[in-house]
Amino acid sequence: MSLLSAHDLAVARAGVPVLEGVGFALAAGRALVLRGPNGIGKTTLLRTVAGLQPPLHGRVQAAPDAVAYAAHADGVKGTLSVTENLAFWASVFGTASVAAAIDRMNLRDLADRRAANLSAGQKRRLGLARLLVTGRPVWVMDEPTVSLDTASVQLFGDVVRDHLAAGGAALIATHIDLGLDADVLDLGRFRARPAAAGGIRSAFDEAFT
Ligand SMILES: Nc1ncnc2c1ncn2[C@@H]1O[C@H](COP(=O)(O)OP(=O)(O)OP(=O)(O)O)[C@@H](O)[C@H]1O
Repeated sequence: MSLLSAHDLAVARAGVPVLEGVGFALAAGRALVLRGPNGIGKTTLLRTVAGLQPPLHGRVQAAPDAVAYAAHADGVKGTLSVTENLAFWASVFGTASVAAAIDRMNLRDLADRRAANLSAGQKRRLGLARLLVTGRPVWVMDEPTVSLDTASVQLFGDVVRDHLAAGGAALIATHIDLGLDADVLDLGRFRARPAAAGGIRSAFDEAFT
């Protein structure tokens, strides 16, 4: 049984259709990598899957509260320490795995540092540690390795691999090889036809894009 699936999905950015007819099913233990050139619609698809914007057409299926989304932005609060940031997210998600997440993402030496004073790569590690504290099975990630050095990419690949081994799943837009045994979805096949472009901006799009 799949943890996440998309059926005949069409998505738009700022009212303009970018992808249509997208379908996939992601089973427990599996990773799916989204591929395609800049601007094809990877972020738009991930935002739709994460519930941040409605599809133009089709549907996304996942259990309630199954999906954790790691966007381009790290989603960290600069005035809070590393530990406080994760404690905040743990309280939001009703989990208590902050210390484990700090250890796993190699943040122990930085635990008391204000997030504003982290380097870009350290901030990214903190942003990704948030996935661990969500306790959610489906990780949806948009270019998660941006700013990470080679060792951190490897570390994060290991974290995702462990997540999959524990029965989780991952949907990842990435140009980097994380060393996972992943399926690949080439979004070039789903480019919206020009005739469908220039669509009407929905009220939701007006408000949230
Ligand atoms: N806020 C916005 N307003 C209008 N158009 C946008 C906006 N954000 C993105 N777009 C357009 O929507 C299309 C899809 O963008 P999206 O960010 O989903 O692509 P992507 O595949 O994730 O790109 P990249 O690999 O560069 O991150 C692009 O043509 C882009 O120019």
